[in-house]
Amino acid sequence: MNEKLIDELKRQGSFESEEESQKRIEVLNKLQALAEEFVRSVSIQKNMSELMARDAGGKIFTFGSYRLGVYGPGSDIDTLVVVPKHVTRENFFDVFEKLLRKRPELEEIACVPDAFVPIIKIKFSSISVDLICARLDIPQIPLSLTLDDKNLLRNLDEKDLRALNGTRVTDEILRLVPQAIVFKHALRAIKLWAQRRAIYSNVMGFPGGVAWAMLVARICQLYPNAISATIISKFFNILNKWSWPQPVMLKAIEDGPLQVRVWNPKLYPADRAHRMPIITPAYPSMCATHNISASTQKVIMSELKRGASLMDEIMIGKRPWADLFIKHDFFLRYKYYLAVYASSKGTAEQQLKWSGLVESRLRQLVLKLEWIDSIELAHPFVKEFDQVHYCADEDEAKRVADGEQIATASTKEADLVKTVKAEEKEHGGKVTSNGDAENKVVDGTTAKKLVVYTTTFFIGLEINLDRMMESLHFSIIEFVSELGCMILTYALARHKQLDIQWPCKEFYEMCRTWPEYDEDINCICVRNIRKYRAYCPLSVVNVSTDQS
Ligand SMILES: Nc1ncnc2c1ncn2[C@@H]1O[C@H](COP(=O)(O)OP(=O)(O)OP(=O)(O)O)[C@@H](O)[C@H]1O
Ligand SMILES: [Mg+2]
Ligand SMILES: [Mg+2]
Repeated sequence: MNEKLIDELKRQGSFESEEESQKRIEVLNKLQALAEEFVRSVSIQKNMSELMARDAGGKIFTFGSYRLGVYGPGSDIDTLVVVPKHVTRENFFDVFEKLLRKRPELEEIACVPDAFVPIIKIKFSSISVDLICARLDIPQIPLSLTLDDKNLLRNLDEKDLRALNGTRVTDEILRLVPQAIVFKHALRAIKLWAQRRAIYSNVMGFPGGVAWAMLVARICQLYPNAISATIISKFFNILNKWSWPQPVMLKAIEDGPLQVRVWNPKLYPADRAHRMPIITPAYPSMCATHNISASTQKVIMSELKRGASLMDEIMIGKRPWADLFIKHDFFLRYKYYLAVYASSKGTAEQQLKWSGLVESRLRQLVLKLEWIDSIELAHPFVKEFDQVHYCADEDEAKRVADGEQIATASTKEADLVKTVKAEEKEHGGKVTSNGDAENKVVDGTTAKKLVVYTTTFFIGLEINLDRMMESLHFSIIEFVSELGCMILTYALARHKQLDIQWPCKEFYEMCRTWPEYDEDINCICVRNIRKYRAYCPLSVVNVSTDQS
């Protein structure tokens, strides 16, 4: 079974070649040398002797999929540069950046010093590397340094603490699993499964990479002698029956030297609200899954159930491993969808920021939709879809930004079909046209010069008609938002409509409180879309907006 699993993972392109892995090691060796050069040159600038400057050291650590040993051909290397106390974050974005720019291997570089975790993203010898920096309150960083001592966290600022957390958590997970190789293969399989089933995305309310890693690690702890195939089978069986919100932990939660919050449901009501808590093992312990909502929990649980029943058959040879990794059917599953359009009449960079902001608020819309009695499930899709529109004049640009052009009755379904097809074509990757804005024309001709960027997010809705019939307070409401966006109503029967104006209005307001929001540039709009009928052999229940 285990051999067949590895073969299937290979067939699915999970592993990269030995040659490519060797290239990653070479890149990391060069980055280690650059980190030392960086610390040395800052030390000399600060009047240290050549000897002291060399002894100041500097060391790189990795985290993310590379450190966990579950990286594939497209993975980046998440790298932490640890520096002594006399080297600052400003130096990282000045001195270290200049050192990088001097290297002939450098192909791309983007610095984001004001991010939540300040970061330099580079492409070096064709490999993507995310570089973050942490300054410790010690004068020297020797190559023998490890980050497991929590006293190293003393006197650090929040950004340094956050930067260190990734490596500390990953190191601790690896330390706590009985057999690293068993864990790594099992995690590769679970990651692939979660990606294919579209339940891998922290920002959308599903577990992210670290949370899935901790779940697999916990199963490895429970079955220290098992091989990967068995771990996967137990993973589904145990988690399918797990009595949430009992937390998944790899070790007891530790106290520590800082005045920071450690996850504690007895003390904090917010922690009590976590539905599927998965707790990070390194001090200060946090819940890696605080984004999970009632809806995403239901989706995750139904996928675990599917996995458990498939695994029962896979383990006795009745089915191949490939069946576990069959793609999700999100765009076929629901009768009703909401499409959330975030658009900018500006630059691609402005759109990236705006769509990122809208994406980060989307969970709030899901939570508010869940409040509505007749909405059984509001299922956010894990990926967004980007488009570039070329418009002839301001009027057309406004219509596109308001979603009118995209979501007129005739094109709404076409939009969903486009999405389904793009999804089918491009399994894992993001469907984006931002990269080649010059060549791609979505609406109109190249003569149309005004550019509007749109990013669309989808939420599948499961609606309980019985509950609707009972709820007398629902009335037919036509709601025109301040942005001129359209009516947010669902006709579910001749005289019944589902009013979602309250969640949408709150969501709009939440997005528009963004300090950089500019009403001449940014637009946000929610529209309803019905499933494309060609994909639905059974006829859709005979209730549509047109009939009402
Ligand atoms: N937006 C973010 N906010 C906070 N932490 C993040 C964010 N993005 C990434 N991280 C941290 O960086 C780690 C690595 O992220 P990354 O996106 O590179 O995924 P990965 O698990 O390494 O998978 P891949 O193989 O695709 O690189 C995450 O586990 C998380 O700790
Ligand atoms: Mg990564
Ligand atoms: Mg990364």
